[in-house]
Amino acid sequence: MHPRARLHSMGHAWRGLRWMLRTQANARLHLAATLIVIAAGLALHLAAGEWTLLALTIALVWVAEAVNTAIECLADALHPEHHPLIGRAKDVAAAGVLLASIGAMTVATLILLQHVLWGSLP
Ligand SMILES: Nc1ncnc2c1ncn2[C@@H]1O[C@H](COP(=O)(O)OP(=O)(O)OP(=O)(O)O)[C@@H](O)[C@H]1O
Repeated sequence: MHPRARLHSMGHAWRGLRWMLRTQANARLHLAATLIVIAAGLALHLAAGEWTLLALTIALVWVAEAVNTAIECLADALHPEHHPLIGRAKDVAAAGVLLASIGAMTVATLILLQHVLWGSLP
């Protein structure tokens, strides 16, 4: 629980995030989508509740991508050869990212569209 140890472990997480962004095209897509949604949200003056929903759904996508990438790394390290169960594990992990992305896109579209169509609601 020492603060320096906590900082150290945050450094590991930061290294993982940077590696993910460098090597995973999907992570760069998520970053672009995240920045676009944040810019649109700022331009449209979203309410606190709307930011909360967006933050949760965006975080869900990043968590799913991180877990997917970690599973791919582990699978490649433990079993580099072709194996149907490795393939299934990777497919299911990728499905998690897809589902989270569809959910986030739906929430973002609904929130942003209502502002574009009707302006800020009371
Ligand atoms: N060792 C393996 N055995 C069987 N199938 C595999 C194996 N490695 C990869 N696959 C198949 O190829 C797909 C892509 O795997 P890969 O490790 O290349 O991930 P990726 O292209 O980085 O995918 P993502 O876009 O989800 O990050 C997997 O979802 C799986 O169907």
